[in-house]
Amino acid sequence: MRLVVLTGAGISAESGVPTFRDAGGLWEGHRVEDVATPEAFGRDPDTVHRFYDSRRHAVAQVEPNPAHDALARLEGALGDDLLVITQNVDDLHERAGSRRLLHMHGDLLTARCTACEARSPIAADLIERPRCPECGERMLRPDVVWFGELPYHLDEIDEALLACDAFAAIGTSGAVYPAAGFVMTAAEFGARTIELNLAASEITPLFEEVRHGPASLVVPAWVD
Ligand SMILES: CC(C)NC(=O)[C@H](Cc1c[nH]c2ccccc12)NC(=O)[C@H](CCCC/N=C(/NCCC(=O)O)S[C@H]1O[C@H](COP(=O)(O)OP(=O)(O)OC[C@H]2O[C@@H](n3cnc4c(N)ncnc43)[C@H](O)[C@@H]2O)[C@@H](O)[C@H]1O)NC(=O)OCc1ccccc1
Repeated sequence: MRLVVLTGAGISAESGVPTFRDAGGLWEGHRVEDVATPEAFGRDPDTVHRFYDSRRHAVAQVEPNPAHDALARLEGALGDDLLVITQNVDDLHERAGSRRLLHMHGDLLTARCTACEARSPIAADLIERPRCPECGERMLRPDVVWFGELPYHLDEIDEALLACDAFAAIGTSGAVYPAAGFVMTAAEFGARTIELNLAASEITPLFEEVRHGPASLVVPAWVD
């Protein structure tokens, strides 16, 4: 049984990582869209660097929760028949042991050089303008996908959605595209669909089965 699982901020909420909704989408008087866009970075890179530097420090202080652990266990059972696609930029899936994992919106712990495009692990806060280890320029940005930018791995994702027998969404509001549209693609190609979320989301009506509750309870119950 080939299974695709899409995760969002809700799966990391019980680890202590705030969701976009928890913060009401506001961050220090900024709308998330105002700090997570290339335009915002062009206009005021310091504010954008502080936003991601502080989130990186916060993620380093927390641990994966039973929902992350359950998906890592599921990978043990399904192997290559499981693919986890996460919208999250934290590394909690990896720290729980997931390897069949795609970060479609990038990753908080990696920098991308806007001069030579090289990627490198982040060693110092980007607000300090560390040099790119490849070209030496001080032009690093967080390797995350901002609004208006093309998400990563879309070809691999499309292939998996067309071929899967089941599709599950965990802890996502379905507010951001193209991720919010994946359930429709999977269903169109015959996959069974299930939503595991604390409460109803913008895409709940698109799922055949719905289980509402905290991820740390509903995901292990669904997996085991
Ligand atoms: C606001 C929205 C309307 N805008 C978009 O969708 C835009 C524009 C757009 C494109 N197509 C459209 C079609 C229609 C309308 C708009 C668009 N999309 C883009 O710009 C995308 C790029 C978007 C990516 C932006 N970067 C992020 N993140 C990285 C950075 C960062 O993290 O700072 S998005 C970011 O916000 C989203 C937040 O959503 P969730 O993760 O779901 O979190 P949220 O807080 O909203 O909800 C949490 C849920 O969990 C639940 N929950 C809470 N606690 C728990 C709990 N304990 N247990 C279980 N569940 C829980 C809650 O009930 C809730 O339902 C995630 O995707 C997250 O990654 N790029 C693009 O379209 O490029 C061109 C293109 C064209 C063709 C084909 C491809 C591409």
